[in-house]
Amino acid sequence: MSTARRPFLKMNGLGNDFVVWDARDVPLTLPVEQIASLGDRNTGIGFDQMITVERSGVGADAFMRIHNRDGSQVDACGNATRCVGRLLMEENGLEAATIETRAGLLHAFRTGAPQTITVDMGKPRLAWDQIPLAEEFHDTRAIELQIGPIDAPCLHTPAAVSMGNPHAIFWVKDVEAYDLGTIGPLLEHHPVFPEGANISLAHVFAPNEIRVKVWERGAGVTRACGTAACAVAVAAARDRKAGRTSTIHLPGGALTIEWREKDDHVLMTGLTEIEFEGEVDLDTLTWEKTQAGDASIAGAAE
Ligand SMILES: N[C@@H](CCC[C@H](N)C(=O)O)C(=O)O
Repeated sequence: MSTARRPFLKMNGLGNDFVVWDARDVPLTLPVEQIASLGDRNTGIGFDQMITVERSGVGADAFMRIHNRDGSQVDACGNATRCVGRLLMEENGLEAATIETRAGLLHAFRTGAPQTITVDMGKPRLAWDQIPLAEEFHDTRAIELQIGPIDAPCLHTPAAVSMGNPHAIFWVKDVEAYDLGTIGPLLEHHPVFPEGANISLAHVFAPNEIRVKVWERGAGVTRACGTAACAVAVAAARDRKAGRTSTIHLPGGALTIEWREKDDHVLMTGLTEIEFEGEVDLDTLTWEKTQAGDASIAGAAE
């Protein structure tokens, strides 16, 4: 086997998918172009985020580094935290794991089925202190002017919630009425978001049941986004559109989000999946599957 060959795991949380590298013993740093190339669904493995599991400097079970598909490094990824939490629990034989991220220390635990993982995402921030133009953010005209005419009702006055990364939430009548592929990039790069933003469209369709579609910063439309689900649930509870616990329905499935009253922490619970194991040749960026994942386990049990 070439020394350039590197094993990886392909995982997802509700279809929000990741390549996960174990870099605890052998470090791994890839240039932005290589990440983007591996992330490309036509020519590479295809993923929304690339996750590098490294040794923690603060005594956590591991440090989790997150890159979006476009190669940008970011601070938080809820679904990947649930996936890495599951891996660490399986490795340690414990029902809990602590994960260091650039957004802080996060605790993952299991309360039920082995593939269902909860992460304590900590406290949300209800305005982004990292956005200097926060006042302007509430100027509805700023958003309308930049996105120009679109074939849908106008979007304005987003809620701003940080879960360690920036989220803008637009409450709409029906999330299906919008073409996120068109308006997502315009909103992600709107001048009021100097660091870019993850863009969610949301509507409450039954008590504590919220439908959400997400355009992720650096990744585009994804089947689910954990931090977006948390941000939407917090915005809904704050504006009395829902209670402190709600179910967020994303194209890839549902997440239960509790914004816990006693400490304001946000708890996110949902499924994880190991899709397959594979190997990449880092010289050529060619790759192959080496082992099946959860689906084969489920199949064997049937
Ligand atoms: N999919 C993630 C969020 C990943 C990072 C995001 N695109 C950003 O740039 O902040 C999740 O599950 O939270």
